[in-house]
Amino acid sequence: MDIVEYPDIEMMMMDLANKLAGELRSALDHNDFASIAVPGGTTPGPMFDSLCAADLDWSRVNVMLTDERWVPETSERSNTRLLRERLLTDRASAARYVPLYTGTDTPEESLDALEATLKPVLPLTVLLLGMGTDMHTASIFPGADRLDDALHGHARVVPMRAPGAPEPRVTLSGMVLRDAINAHILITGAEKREAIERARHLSAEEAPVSIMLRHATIHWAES
Ligand SMILES: O=C(O)[C@H](O)[C@@H](O)[C@H](O)[C@H](O)COP(=O)(O)O
Repeated sequence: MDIVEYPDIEMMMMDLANKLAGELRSALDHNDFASIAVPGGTTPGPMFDSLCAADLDWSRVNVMLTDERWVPETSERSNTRLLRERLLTDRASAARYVPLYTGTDTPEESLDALEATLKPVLPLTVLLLGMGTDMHTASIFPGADRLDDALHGHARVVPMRAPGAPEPRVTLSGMVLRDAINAHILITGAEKREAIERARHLSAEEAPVSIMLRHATIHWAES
């Protein structure tokens, strides 16, 4: 496992933002467009605060979430809302946002449209993942109804209902996550560090994050 340990969370967020910006910049040197997917949740906000100011040609960057809760942007639970407030601002307001929530009653009704939207913006140039203490990543949860499809199927996007998730979700699939050119996992605190170490010895069904442990650099600070 490739783990980078930082002296504190603040330093980690700034260093990581520089690293991701550098990966986007080098991709834009050789390609017309680059794509970045980032998690929602409570951890990445401070990293977004730095990344949004990065000096790069954001007008050629597609920004998306690794997973979204099936709620409108007016909800406090909306990851899109977090992105608009913390990432799609400053220089990054020039980026093209690729939403995973479409407003239909259920995610199932939007799957064909989402597959079509995602196809041209993949593979991801940069993937940043979060992780829960139950070892879920994106919205690929242990015990989820479509866990097998998300881990082993060929869809780019999978709807997901899980005991650990209060609302229906939609998530990028394991196939899309594994195909990312640069992959990172951002975690904080002793509990998540212990969980990610444990994930190495568990199956993908028990610890979905384990599918990324060979591909991703893990960034960790205790506090
Ligand atoms: O929408 C979400 O909840 C996420 O994208 C999810 O995968 C998140 O990264 C983890 O649950 C960690 O969440 P915290 O950062 O809040 O611990």
